[in-house]
Amino acid sequence: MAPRVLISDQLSEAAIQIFKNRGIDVDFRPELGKDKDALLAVIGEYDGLAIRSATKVTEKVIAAATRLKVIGRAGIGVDNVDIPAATAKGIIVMNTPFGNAITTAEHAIAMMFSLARQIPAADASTQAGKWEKSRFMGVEITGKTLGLIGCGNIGSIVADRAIGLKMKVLAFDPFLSAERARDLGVEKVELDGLLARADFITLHTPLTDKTRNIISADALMKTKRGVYIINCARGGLVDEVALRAALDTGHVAGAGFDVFVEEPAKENVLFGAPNMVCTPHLGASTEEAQENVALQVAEQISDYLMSGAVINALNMPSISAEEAPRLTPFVRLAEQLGSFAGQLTETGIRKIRIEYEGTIADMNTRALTAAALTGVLTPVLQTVNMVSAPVIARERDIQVEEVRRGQMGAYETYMRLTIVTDRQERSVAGTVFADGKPRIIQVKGINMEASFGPYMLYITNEDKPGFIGKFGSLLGEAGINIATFNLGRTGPGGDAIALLEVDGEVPAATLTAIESLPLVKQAKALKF
Ligand SMILES: NC(=O)C1=CN([C@@H]2O[C@H](COP(=O)(O)OP(=O)(O)OC[C@H]3O[C@@H](n4cnc5c(N)ncnc54)[C@H](O)[C@@H]3O)[C@@H](O)[C@H]2O)C=CC1
Ligand SMILES: O=C(O)CCC(=O)C(=O)O
Repeated sequence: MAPRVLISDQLSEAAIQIFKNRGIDVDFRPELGKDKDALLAVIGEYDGLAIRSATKVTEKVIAAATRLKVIGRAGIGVDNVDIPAATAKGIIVMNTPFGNAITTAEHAIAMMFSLARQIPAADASTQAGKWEKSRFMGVEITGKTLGLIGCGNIGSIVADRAIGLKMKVLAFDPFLSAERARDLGVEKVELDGLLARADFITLHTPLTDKTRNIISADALMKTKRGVYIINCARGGLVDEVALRAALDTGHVAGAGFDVFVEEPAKENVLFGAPNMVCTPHLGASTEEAQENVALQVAEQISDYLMSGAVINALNMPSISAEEAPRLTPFVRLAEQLGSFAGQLTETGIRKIRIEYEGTIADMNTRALTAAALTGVLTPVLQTVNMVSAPVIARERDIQVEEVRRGQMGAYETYMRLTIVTDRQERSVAGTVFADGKPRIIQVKGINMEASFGPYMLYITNEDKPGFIGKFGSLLGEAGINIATFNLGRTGPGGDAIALLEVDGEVPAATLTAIESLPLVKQAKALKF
């Protein structure tokens, strides 16, 4: 059955064609973004959801989304998606981090000119027939200092344009390296330095606990008299009440806001303030940007649903479309090794060590580790997947260690997974052969070679004569057909392992009977 995708926001229709071309059934129902009950009623029918900012993907929506595998935001901010809830449910959340960045940067620059020359008010006055030439004295931008709060994708484009306009650019961004600041031609400063020196301040950060009200009443007191403030990022970065007061006293000469604490902003304390310019969250609204983000999100969602490629995900390591097919057998190996070890582990896991050797060490080991953790946790938690497994491991205080070694041993690729519990350490290693099928090549340091099958039996015993005959007869009497039989041992008379693929589920009574055989230490039925 073809995967189904719902578009629940006003996305450029170019996206619909992409989904169709990729063999995906798509429903374009932008009205659902504003009707949460209607969305709740249908979300269970879809594998993918494409949104902009109107659709609120709450915990409730996610709980009802029983089939959903991916949420794609045609845009940057994902504050309308409950990412922890999606992650816990194994749903990938993607955005399109670059598609609307230029357009939004241009909106911030447009705001700067609108404020400097009071264009909206001058326009209204002129069209009202007033011709108030002396009322609208402006300021020149050339030579002025622009303070950027946040210098990521959009901030750095604003910096580039502002430098082109002959402005001096300061940037406050704790994550901006000195080298990047130098390359951009901006001066990296602390917040107080920016507040004290900037003629224009523009914000380009996400809204987080650290950035909420970053322009507070206190911060406003530290700014120059006559400063202009622009927010085209997120409502809540500026204390709206404090800004209104500062506009009323004239300390702030003007403010350009595209975003508000409450949206849609039908009323706001800033409305009507002197030299206040407002737009209704139009930062990303150009034909070019909307086409970009719609195409990107449709491609990304389709790639994931059709080939497993993960691009621009916020809660999962990326897997490019090129590497997805190459990675697939190794993802399966990682998951099956994890499942093997997980099914044999009965006590609390303290640590999982995953060693990658040979060519596998150069692959996307973050994705492979996520797959291995999925395998380990699935026997306990059924619904875990590559998205949720790393988070669940962290929540359960399971330490995850990744070791990569480039050199090759006997195998071109070698992956070993070790589970450490309070009682013991158990490891299992595997590889992928040229046929693309994963193989087990070592269990607890004992070499052997076995494929994974849907039903398997794992026996540990003493390596003494008599075990195999009795064991074979017992399975025969129980009507269990052996598909493959693999043996390994530490040495003559030492510890031995038997790993068998059988043609059906092994009943508990048969397992007990196997465990009662002489020389047998442990018998376990495994499922893959
Ligand atoms: N008005 C609109 O329609 C649009 C708004 N946006 C919003 O613009 C904002 C920026 O987007 P991008 O530049 O693409 O994001 P980005 O992630 O590339 O850049 C954000 C920057 O903020 C910095 N930052 C984080 N915490 C900070 C802090 N406490 N103080 C100073 N800097 C901090 C980060 O280091 C990063 O460099 C986002 O909130 C996004 O949602 C994006 C597109 C359209
Ligand atoms: O989709 C939109 O119009 C808003 C874009 C936006 O805010 C974002 O990409 O963060």
